[in-house]
This record gives sequence, C-alpha cells and structure tokens, in this order.
Amino acid sequence: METLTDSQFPDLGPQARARELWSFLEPHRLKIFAGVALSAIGAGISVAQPIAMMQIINAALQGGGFATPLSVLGALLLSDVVVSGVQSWVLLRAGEHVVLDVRKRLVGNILFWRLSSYRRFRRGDLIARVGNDASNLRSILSDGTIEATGAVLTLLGAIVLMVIIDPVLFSTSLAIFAVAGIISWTFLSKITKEAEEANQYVGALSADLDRVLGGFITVITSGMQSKERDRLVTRAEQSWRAGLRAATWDAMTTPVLLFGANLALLVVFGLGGVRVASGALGLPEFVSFVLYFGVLIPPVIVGFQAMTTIQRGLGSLHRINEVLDEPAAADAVEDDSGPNPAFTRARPAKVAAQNISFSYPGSEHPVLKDLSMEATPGGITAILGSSGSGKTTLLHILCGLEDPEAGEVRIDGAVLNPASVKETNSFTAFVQQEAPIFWGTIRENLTYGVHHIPHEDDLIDVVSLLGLSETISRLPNGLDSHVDDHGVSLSGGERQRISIARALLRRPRMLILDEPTAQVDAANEARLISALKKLSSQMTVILSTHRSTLADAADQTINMEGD
Ligand SMILES: Nc1ncnc2c1ncn2[C@@H]1O[C@H](COP(=O)(O)OP(=O)(O)OP(=O)(O)O)[C@@H](O)[C@H]1O
Repeated sequence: METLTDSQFPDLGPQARARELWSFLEPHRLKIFAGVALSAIGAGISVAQPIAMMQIINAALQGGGFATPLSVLGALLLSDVVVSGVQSWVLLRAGEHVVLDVRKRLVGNILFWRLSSYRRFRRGDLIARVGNDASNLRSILSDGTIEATGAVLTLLGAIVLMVIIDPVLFSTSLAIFAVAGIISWTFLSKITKEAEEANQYVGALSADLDRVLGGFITVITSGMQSKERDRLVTRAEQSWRAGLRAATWDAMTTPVLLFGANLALLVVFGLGGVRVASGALGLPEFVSFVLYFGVLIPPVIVGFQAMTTIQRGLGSLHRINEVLDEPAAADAVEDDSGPNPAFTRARPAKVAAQNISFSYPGSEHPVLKDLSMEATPGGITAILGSSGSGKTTLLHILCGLEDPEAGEVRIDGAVLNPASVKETNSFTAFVQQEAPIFWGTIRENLTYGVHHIPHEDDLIDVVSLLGLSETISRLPNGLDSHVDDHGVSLSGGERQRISIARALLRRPRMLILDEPTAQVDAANEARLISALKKLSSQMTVILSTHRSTLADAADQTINMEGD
C-alpha cells in the first residue's frame, strides 16, 4: 500500500494560502464585507455593554436614576441578537455561493481538459475534490469568518477600552495572555497540514472505491473482496490518523489559551485589588476592567477556534487549485453537442497524418514513429496491427484527443491543433473500444451528442441497421427503458452496437471506430459491415480491428507493423 508523502503537502505559507483563498472569496466580496461590517457593529454592541454596566454601577454609587442606563443595556442586548443573526445569514449564504462557484469552476475545467490532464488524476480522487474538498471551503466562511471577524473586532474594542482604563494592569495581564497565544498560533499551521493529508487520503479512498466498483465482478470472482475491503479500510484509517493528529493540535489550542487566560485573570484580580486599595484605580473602573477582561477571553478562544476551522478549510484549497491549474480548452464555455448542422450529409472529411511520432509521458519507447497515412475519403480505412502496436493511439491523434510530438494531422487540408479540435469534434463521431453506456434511457444514449432530436423513423432505422430491434423490443419500455450506470443490463455486444448507432445518428463526416466488432457476433458483424459499406460514401470511416472480415471489407488497410 503506497502512502502519501510529505512532498505531496507543500507548505505554501500563510500569504500564498491567503492569496489563493481570496481568489475564491473575491467574487462575493460584497456579501463578505457586509458580513464583516455587521460583525463590526456586533462587536461595537458587545463592547458597549460593559460601559452601560459601568453607568448602572455609577448610578448606584451616586444615587442617580437607573432607568436610562438600564434601557440602554436592554436595547444593546436586543440589537446584539438581531445583528448577529443577520450577520450569520449573510456569511452563511456567501459560504454556499463560494462552494457553488468552486464546484462550477472545477467541473467547468475538468470537462474541457486534454486527455493528458485526465491521466494525472485518479477518477475517484477527482470526485472527492468536487464533493468533499469543495464543501470544506464552506466552513471557512460559515464558521471561520463569522466567528473570527466578530472575535477580532470585539477583542480590539475591549483592548482599547482596557488600555484607557488602566494601561499598567492591561500590559501586565496581556504579557501573560500573549505567551499562551503565541504557543497556540504555532499549532495552526500543523492543523492545515494534517487536514490536507486527511483530505488526500479521502481522495485516495474514493479513487480505490471507484476502482473496485469499476471491476466489481472481477473482484468477486477473484475472491478479492476481503483484500479490497482491507485496502479501503487502510485508506480510511490513514485519513482517520491524519484527522486525529489534526484533532490533537486542535484540542491543545484551547487549553493552552485558557491556561494563559486564567493566569492573566489572577493577575488582574491581584494587581487590580492592590491598585484599587492604593487609590491608583477607581472601583467602577476596576469592575469594568474585569468585565472587559471577561469580554476579551471568549473572543480570543472563539477566534482561535475559528482559525482552526479556517486552517482545516485551507487544507482543501491546494487540492482544488491542483485541478483548476490543469489547462482547459480556451473556449471551454459553449458546448454545442453534435455535428454542425451545416455538415450534415455533407462531403466526407479528408484525413491525413504526416510523419507523426508519439510517446506517452514517462515512456522511453515511442508508440508511433514517423507514421504517415491518408484515409480514403468516402470509404473505409482499416488500421491493423497486433495488440499494443498503437492503433488506439493513432485514432486518438487523428481526432485531436492527443497531440503528436512531431508531424501533423491535416483535416480537409488544415492542420489539426488544440485550437481547431472543437471544430473537428463537431463533425466527428468516435466509438471507444469500451463502448460506454451512460446512466439513462436507451433513447438518451442513442441521442447523446446528437445535434437535432432525430425523427423516430431515423432512430428505428439505425436501431434495425445494427440489429438492435429485437433487443429493444424485449425491454419493458422499449427505447425509453433505463440502463444503469455501467450499462450492465446490456450485453457487451449490445453496448457496442448502441455506441455505433449513437455515432451514426450524429451523421458525422468522419467516423472513427476503435475495434467496433470486438464484442459482436458474426451475424451482427456482417450487418455492421453492410451498414458501413452503405453509409461510407457519405463519410470517412477509419477503424481499428483484429477481425479479418472487417479488414477485408475495407477500401484500404494500414498495418501498424509496417508490413
Ligand atoms: N495512457 C498511457 N500511458 C502510457 N502508455 C500507454 C497509454 N495508453 C497506451 N499505452 C501504451 O501504448 C502502446 C499502444 O497502445 P494502444 O492502445 O494504442 O495499442 P492498440 O494497438 O490499440 O492495442 P489493442 O489492440 O490491444 O487495443 C501500448 O504499449 C500501451 O501499453
């Protein structure tokens, strides 16, 4: 079991983290400033309460009227409740907005990545970043900022008034409190590091779970359930251990502060008593100083607790930014699925590759070396070669999913590059070897990525062309029957034929099929061949295959081994 090392948890430093955090908060600055302003008002109200109390004591000592100071105190208490309620509402809403924004940015980026970016992440880990890590940012605003801003402002107000009342008493008690504060502060960065590590392990747990679910039947039939369970439990324990370490630092923060506060309070009472006795400090001032000290302790504790919440949230920030830093297509905004209607039933694409070479990152052996080919426009070009000879890689390069290291692909004479790939995608249909079926109905799967809702007759034609009519008529709701996430209620051959039907419904100018008959029986293969023969005059078909029948039906064959 691999572990995640320290190098995966770079210590960015508080400034870098604050900058990163601000990039997410900035769009909601008005709500946040409103929340902070309300915090300031709330802090002012809290700080004013001991002053009102001092007025009441003065009135008692001097025999004055209580009515005014009492009603002022009542009004302050009431407004405190209202202001803190509104402030929480504003910041909680801002927190929800931030999470939504982060999720929008994450999915908006991920969906427009190049293939090379997908390979850098595990699928389950990406899901955890969009789910778990994005949610963690909410706590920065909902718990952290609400409490931290109120706490800091109350603290500042209390400090100013305490300095005015008795600077000597204040500086002595502050010195003791400050030592405890400095010690607690050092714990905060440790909390971020441990929280980030815990999140990394949650990501690894999700990725491992995704891996098991993806091959569930293999797991069961290989008798690997216990081993896989242990692996998942180990991931959960790794996250738990990091969480425990964060909790330990978190738990130590408050007691250290409380110890300092209690020590300082003893000094306030001792030294304050001496100063009242010597006449250096009046009794009402001493009482309000003690009250201010009481006002000061909770914000410090709450402020530090809020900082620990923020530190935990920051533990997710780096993981979110890793995803956002991956380059996405520049025009990652509009997604017009399906071929451009202008190309519908238009001429077949001209597809040529000139001297292309390609290696996968980290591999010393090139998969493709100086390869040139030209597909037959309006015909079938079959790519042949042994397993691992690079057929799929070539198909990916021909439709712009991968960029060759050397050489170029030309579509209709124009060089295919990341800028033109969207245009190419608009008239291309690609059928993967794995023939993925999406959660939804058969109809939704057939029309996925099809620009126009096809006429029912067209659907029925394509379904019958691929020999799917009987399969679909057996399903409870025909075309509107539901298939599950992995299409497991369909056979491999049925999945493959539905994927091909989907591609044909796009009416592409360039149809790319990766081993389209790998899971199809002889009768259905013959059916597919005659369909392709019929349709290929309208499109350029490029397919990879190991099957001789399919190769024999092609207008041209290209052997990857060069024979
Ligand atoms: N993402 C990847 N990273 C590194 N190497 C890869 C990657 N994908 C494929 N390869 C390697 O590149 C080579 C060509 O793979 P490719 O899938 O193109 O072969 P293929 O001819 O389509 O094989 P098959 O007939 O088995 O489908 C193989 O050696 C494979 O191991």
